[in-house]
Amino acid sequence: MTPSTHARTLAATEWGGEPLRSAAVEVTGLVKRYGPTLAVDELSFTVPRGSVFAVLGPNGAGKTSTIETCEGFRRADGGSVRVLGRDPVRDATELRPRVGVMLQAGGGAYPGARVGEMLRLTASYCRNPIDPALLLDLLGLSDSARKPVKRLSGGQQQRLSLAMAVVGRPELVFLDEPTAGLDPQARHAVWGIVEALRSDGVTVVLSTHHMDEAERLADEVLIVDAGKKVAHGTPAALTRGEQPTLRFRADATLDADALLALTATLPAGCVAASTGDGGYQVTGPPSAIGPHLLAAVTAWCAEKSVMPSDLQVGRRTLEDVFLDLTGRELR
Ligand SMILES: Nc1ncnc2c1ncn2[C@@H]1O[C@H](COP(=O)(O)OP(=O)(O)OP(=O)(O)O)[C@@H](O)[C@H]1O
Repeated sequence: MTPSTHARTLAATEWGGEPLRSAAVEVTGLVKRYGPTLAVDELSFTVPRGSVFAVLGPNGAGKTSTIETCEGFRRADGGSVRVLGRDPVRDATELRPRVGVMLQAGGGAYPGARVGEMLRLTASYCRNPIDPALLLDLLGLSDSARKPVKRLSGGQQQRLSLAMAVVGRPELVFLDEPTAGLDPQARHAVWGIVEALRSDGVTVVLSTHHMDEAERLADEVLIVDAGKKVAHGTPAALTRGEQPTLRFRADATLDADALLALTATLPAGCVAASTGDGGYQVTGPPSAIGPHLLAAVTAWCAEKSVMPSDLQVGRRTLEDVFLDLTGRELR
């Protein structure tokens, strides 16, 4: 099934929800500590209702701590969190049927239960659940419906966990790395579910390490690093960049001298540099990034017997923005 078919199929199930009022999630000056570790450092953001909101950040940036505080599983050490206008810890009972939670690496299902039973059981606690058989079908789990949960692969358990998070038609869903470790087919199925949720007015807060996923799904992206906000905006605004760029890869390493020599052949104001990941980029005034620049780069490569590949002119990707803001070194 394609994502748009997912959207139509789930929308046809009349997800519903009460009239939209306050933001879905309001986090103000959130602080979360574990002993001496400051995991979240005065983080503030607002998630509009009906939007898909992606939280990005390097390992240990504080994404899970933030999301689990919003889910009511952890208490804030400072600041405030409001979820659907309520306190996620104090008002947990009221929020439970309104908020779906998919934990990191799946989880939440009884290992001995069968897949279909588990989802039907979860659905039985909900007032107006989605048909469990439909969800199993959308997530490619129909053939595993009679299998015990513990016999599922990691990716299948994750998909079951997503099904359990959404079966009750929540108004808001938290998905912590929903596609980590999934194969491409399963990733697309999950994206289809997220798109279906959005088209039905459900708010989705997800964390991910896949920049393409955030760029494709999210209405807004929050980038955190060391517990602090480093960027927030729509993917389009974050990637707009002030300077257009020409990027390419090469079948030979271009050292500093080679890049200087290349720069000398380029239109005025253009500079060639390494991007640090085996690729190269040429930046310059917008008027210079055009056919003459492309011709100059390929002519220089031809003269030096260097084969350029992946040559593209355009805006930065979300991955470029992420690496620029959070650094390229491993932590
Ligand atoms: N239960 C805990 N006890 C002690 N320290 C913790 C605990 N949970 C998280 N931390 C620490 O808090 C910081 C933030 O962790 P968190 O799991 O929120 O980051 P994350 O952005 O979700 O990381 P990842 O992308 O690796 O999942 C890290 O330094 C981590 O080691």
